Amino acid sequence: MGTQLWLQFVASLAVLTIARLSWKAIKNVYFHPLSRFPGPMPAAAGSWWNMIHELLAGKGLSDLLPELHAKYGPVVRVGPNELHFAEPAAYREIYNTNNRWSKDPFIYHSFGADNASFGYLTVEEAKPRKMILASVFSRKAVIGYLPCIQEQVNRFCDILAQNDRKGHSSNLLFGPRALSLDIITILMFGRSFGAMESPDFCHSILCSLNDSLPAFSILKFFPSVFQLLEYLPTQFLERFWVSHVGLRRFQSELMKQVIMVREDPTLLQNASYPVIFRDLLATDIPLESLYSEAQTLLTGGIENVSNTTMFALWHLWHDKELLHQVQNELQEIWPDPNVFPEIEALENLPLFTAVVKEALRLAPGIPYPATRIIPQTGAVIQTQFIPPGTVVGVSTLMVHRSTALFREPNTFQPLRWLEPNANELNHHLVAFSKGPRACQGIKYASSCPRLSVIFVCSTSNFCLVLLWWSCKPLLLPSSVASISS
Ligand code: HEM
Repeated sequence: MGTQLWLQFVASLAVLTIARLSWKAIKNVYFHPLSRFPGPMPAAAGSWWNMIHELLAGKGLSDLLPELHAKYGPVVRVGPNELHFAEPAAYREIYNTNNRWSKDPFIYHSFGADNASFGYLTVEEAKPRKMILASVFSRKAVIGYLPCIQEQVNRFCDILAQNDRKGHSSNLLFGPRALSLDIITILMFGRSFGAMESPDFCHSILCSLNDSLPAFSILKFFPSVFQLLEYLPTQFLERFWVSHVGLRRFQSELMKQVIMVREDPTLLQNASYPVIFRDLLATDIPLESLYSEAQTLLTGGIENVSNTTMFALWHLWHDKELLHQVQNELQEIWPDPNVFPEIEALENLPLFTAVVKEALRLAPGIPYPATRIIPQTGAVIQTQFIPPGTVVGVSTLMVHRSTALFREPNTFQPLRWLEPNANELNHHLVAFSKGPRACQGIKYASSCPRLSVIFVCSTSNFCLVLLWWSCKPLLLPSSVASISS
């Protein structure tokens, strides 16, 4: 074929592709069952609108939602086949025990943990795994984990105190992550990964996980890239895409650990605490699925738990009066540091509980809309009929920051949880989601940050600064803090 013929062929192909995409966009905007719902036209036309915002402008859908709802009202078409609802009442209509709606593969298959409790799309698929996890995260099991939590938090406080004595600052972003990693790995595998001993708390798993976060966004939109990258050598990727290398490193370190305990389960036998993987290995779960579950539990156990802990500590250290109030509350039930109070007493401290609830409200861990697919029968949400197959969701942040529910919703006001209408507010605290796919680790995830904050506040009184150039919270040593204040 001559050059001219080639050019003609390529040009025709381009014209055809553009015509096809334009026709698809027109069909999506004007002839789709969701055409009657308001929203930005480019969002209705194709999923690239979302992609451009997330990948190029660095704004995920949850960042855009307040603006979109202010402009288009309580229901917005945020994708060709996706609706987002703003009203807290819609949250209950979507996420409740009667609805057994499937998860949306676009989101849930982008974490690389498809064969795990979190990644299974249907309630039926998830059920057998949920039954195993229900026992390892039962109230009784969590009470068994408390001595481990206490021991690790004491170690964390010792390290903060040591840093303070040496005149070193402490990294409050990675510190709680390292603490959470050490606790969850002891509970999962019977041994600590020693993250708190790493310089500045930056253990390789935490750094890898941190580096890998942007890769998840790209893999969500281009899942086949992930398979292609499997064939490229790490040295090559290291030069071009650090984030993906982080993800690879994280996955390979975790896989090594899973293989180790799978090949030699006796490694789990001498652990001082109940070990989650003992229960998982007692069943015949294939390796790939065991790995996926490990990734789910580890990321839930690190990221979400440490976010809550960090957020609560950050606000307490920022507000000295509040800190004194919680310390007084603690003093009443724990007057003698050598006599440890009943764990129930620690868990029921009203002000501490309010501080953690407020941290969960403002920083709920999973801010994206947990999208579900409307079943074949269709459904009614907020009095509107939603056609079968539509992807629907409500971001937790829209509920938690609703001005109709929370006074000054963007400010940290733990005392709101102690006011007469607190029961009503509790109903709208949905950080762990609701319904059949709600958080499986909820009992552990409610206890661990609360106890961490209590133990840290019982032993330390540090000064906090925010590094303005990186927005990273840092604990200043008291010697420096007294000069700077
Ligand atoms: C403060 C800490 C935590 C928060 C705020 C949190 C929040 C959530 C939310 C909102 C979901 C539902 C997500 C969705 O539908 O897309 C979820 C699911 C889940 N969480 Fe958590 N989580 C926390 C800690 C944990 C911990 C520590 C574990 C276990 C170690 C855990 C295990 C799970 C599992 C297995 C699921 C999947 C449940 C299912 O799909 O059936 N979470 N979590």
